Amino acid sequence: MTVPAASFGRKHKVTVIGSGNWGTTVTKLVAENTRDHPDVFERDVQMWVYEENVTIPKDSPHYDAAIGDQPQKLTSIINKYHENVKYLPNIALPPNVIANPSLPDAVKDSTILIFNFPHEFIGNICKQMKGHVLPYARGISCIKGVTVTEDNEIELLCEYIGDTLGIYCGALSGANIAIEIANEEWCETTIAYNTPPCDLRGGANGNSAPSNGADHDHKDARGLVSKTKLTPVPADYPPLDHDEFQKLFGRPYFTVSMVSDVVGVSLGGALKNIVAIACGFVEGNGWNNTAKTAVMRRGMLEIIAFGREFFPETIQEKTFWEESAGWGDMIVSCTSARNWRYSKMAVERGVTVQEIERTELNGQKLQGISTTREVCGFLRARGVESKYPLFFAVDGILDGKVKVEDIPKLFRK
Ligand SMILES: NC(=O)c1ccc[n+]([C@@H]2O[C@H](COP(=O)([O-])OP(=O)(O)OC[C@H]3O[C@@H](n4cnc5c(N)ncnc54)[C@H](O)[C@@H]3O)[C@@H](O)[C@H]2O)c1
Ligand SMILES: O=P(O)(O)OC[C@H](O)CO
Repeated sequence: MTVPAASFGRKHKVTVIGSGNWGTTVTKLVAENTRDHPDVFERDVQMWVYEENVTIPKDSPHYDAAIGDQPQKLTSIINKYHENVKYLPNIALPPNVIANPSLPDAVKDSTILIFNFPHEFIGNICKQMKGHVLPYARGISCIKGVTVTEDNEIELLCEYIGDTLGIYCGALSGANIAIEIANEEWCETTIAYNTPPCDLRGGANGNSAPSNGADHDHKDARGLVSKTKLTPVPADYPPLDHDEFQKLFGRPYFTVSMVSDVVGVSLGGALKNIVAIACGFVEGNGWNNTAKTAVMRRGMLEIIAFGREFFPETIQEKTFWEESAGWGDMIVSCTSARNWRYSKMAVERGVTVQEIERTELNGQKLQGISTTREVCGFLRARGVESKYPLFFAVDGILDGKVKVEDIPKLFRK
């Protein structure tokens, strides 16, 4: 029998780590849900902000003539005006979003950690969090990217987070353009979460008490017993399973599909950014939708090949066809997202994408650049370049060693 959430002594406290364009958008929707589900979640949502000084522009309703152009702390601006004027301007945030510049303080006592920042910062951020998170905290990574370890192994970001912090972490990814969701236009997403066996209370959705004590085994993304032992979520909290993540992320304008394929969801989100850059290059070169479609199709084949080659035990290929985290994300990323838009601009202006990232994005990041570098470095070390011609074309163009016009040659039989 399912025990009503209200009968548990404690509630889940939620922290979002990251406050960029998507980080702030996800904080907004999660805070709407903690407000609407007071039986399960504490109302306030902590949002860790990488602190910076920001000048409020004159045309902003929050411009204060007495302060003028004097820079102010971004956290103070968010907490005073309930708006992230730098990374998500003109979107009202619920007042229960609390911006916090201290990472240890923001994650203190939180049972749910939502990771949402550009992937290149993951090492430093996890290092700062280590020793400050609850042993029974659970994570969801909304970050699109992968890491390559020092011994040149590929690691999913949710695996990296889980191993570094000693917790279980799932992944959220989909065809999601932050500003559209912040404006509450409808879209879908996919969350992959394999509820650890120690958190299952008397079966998949029953709420009887979990087994106590630490050192519980669970399987990693490769289907192997993880080297991280888990502490179960204590019995005086509501259980943390698919239903609770639906409550935390689902909104009338944000449809959530819960799945178990962390590999497919993570790789789809990370690798499509390489393909989006390729599409931007092709379109910037003056070619049209037929060329772009060829790039998208070949890109998806390389993503699937990558999954088959490096995660053969656990990949569920239907994710790429059926989920928002698969073809859905590929289509939106290659037609309207930042990696596509700004790589197209780079070719049109005859400058590098890195230059465009510096001059046009006001601090936002193009994840496709670093993902291409990491993935191609990893593949090169294994001598399998010929299996991934599109990924390497993007790598070569980023280096200035390949021309966009050369892409078709790479596929000639
Ligand atoms: N923006 C979108 O539409 C969107 C949608 C879905 C997924 N994503 C993914 O979500 C993740 C986060 O993207 P975003 O759009 O929130 O970020 P963003 O592109 O807006 O990046 C800016 C963020 O990086 C932070 N930052 C800068 N320097 C830093 C440092 N040294 N250490 C830590 N943080 C630093 C800034 O404070 C800011 O919060 C990415 O992996 C992205 O691919 C983005
Ligand atoms: O704007 P991008 O290129 O970072 O992509 C945003 C999302 O990943 C699209 O689903």
